[in-house]
Amino acid sequence: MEETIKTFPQHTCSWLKGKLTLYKNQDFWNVREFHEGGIMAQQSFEARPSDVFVCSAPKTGTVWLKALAFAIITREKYDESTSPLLTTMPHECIPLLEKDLEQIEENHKNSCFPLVATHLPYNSLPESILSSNCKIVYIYRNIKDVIVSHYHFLREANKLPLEDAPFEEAFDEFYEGVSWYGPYWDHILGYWKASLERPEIILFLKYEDMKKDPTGNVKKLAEFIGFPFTYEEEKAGVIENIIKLCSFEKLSNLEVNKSGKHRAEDVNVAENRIYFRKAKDGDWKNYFTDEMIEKIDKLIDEKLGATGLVLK
Ligand SMILES: Nc1ncnc2c1ncn2[C@@H]1O[C@H](COP(=O)(O)OS(=O)(=O)O)[C@@H](OP(=O)(O)O)[C@H]1O
Repeated sequence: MEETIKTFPQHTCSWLKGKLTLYKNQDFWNVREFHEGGIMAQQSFEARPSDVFVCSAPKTGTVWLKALAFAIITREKYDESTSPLLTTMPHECIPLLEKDLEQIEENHKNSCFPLVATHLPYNSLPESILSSNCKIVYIYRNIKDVIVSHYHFLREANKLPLEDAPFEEAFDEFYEGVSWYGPYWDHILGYWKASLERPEIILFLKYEDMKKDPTGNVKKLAEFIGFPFTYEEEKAGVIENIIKLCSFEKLSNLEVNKSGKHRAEDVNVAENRIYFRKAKDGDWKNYFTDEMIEKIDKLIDEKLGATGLVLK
C-alpha cells in the first residue's frame, strides 16, 4: 500500500522545512501512515452497534472530548482519584480507528468498552459504522484557533523553533485546504450534513460552547452515548468531578502529560505535552493580521455560511 499512497497528489510543507509530506486521497490530506490505516479500516473494520465513535478534525478538542467520554463511561469503576486518566494520556485511553484496529477487535471480543476515536472524514468512515447505526459524537472549533493550534502542534512535533516556522506560510497552506485531515471546512461539512439527516446518531458539539457550559454539554454527551447521569449522581457532584478531572488545568499538569510520550514505540512518537498548549479561546488574535482575518472569514462564509455554524 505504501507504494500506492506515494502515487497520490502530495504536498511537502515548506514552512516545516520539508519535514512533513501530506498525501491527498478520498478528498482529504493526511500523512502516509494514517491514510494506510484509514484504508485498512475501510476494508476490514466490522463495527458493533454498541460502538460509540468520538470524531473530530485535529486540534478541535479531541483530547478533551476523549477524556470526558472515557470518564463518563468508566465512572462506576473509577473516580477522580483512581481514574486511568491520571496516569495515561487520553489518546491512549481510547483506540484510534486508523491506527489501533487490533485493539478495537480485542475490545470487541473481551470487553464492553464501546469507545473508538477517529479523525476520518464522514465520507471515509468504514461502511459498517453507518450501517450499524453507531452513535457518533463530533466536536468542532473556531477555525482561527484551530489554525494556530495546528501550526504550533506541527512545529513542535517537527522540533522547529518559532523563528524557523513562519506562521504566514502555515496560514496560507491551511487556507488552501492543505491541513492534517483537511480541508477543515469539508471535514465539518461532512459530519454536519450527516447530522441533519441522522440526528439520532450524530451529536454535534462545539469546543467554545463546552467551555461556556461544561455541565450542560457533559450531561448531553452522557445521555447521547447511553450513560446518563442519575439524579443521585448529579446531587453528589459526579458531573463537576468529571469536568474537573478532564479540565485543561488538571490534565496538563499531570506528570504523564508533562513528560510522557504518545506512541513511544512508533515512528510518529510525540511528546504528550504538545497536545496541551494553552486551550485559550481567541489566541488567534496574537497571530492573525487584518488581511488574514478578512480572508478566512470570507472563506468560511462561502464554505459554511449556509449551515448557520459559527466558526469565526
Ligand atoms: N482538557 C482540555 N480542555 C480544553 N482544551 C484542551 C484540553 N486538552 C487539550 N486542549 C487543547 O485542545 C487543543 C488540541 O486539540 P486536539 O486535542 O483536537 O488535538 S489532536 O487532534 O488530538 O492532536 C489544544 O489547543 P491550543 O492550546 O489552542 O493549541 C490544547 O491545548
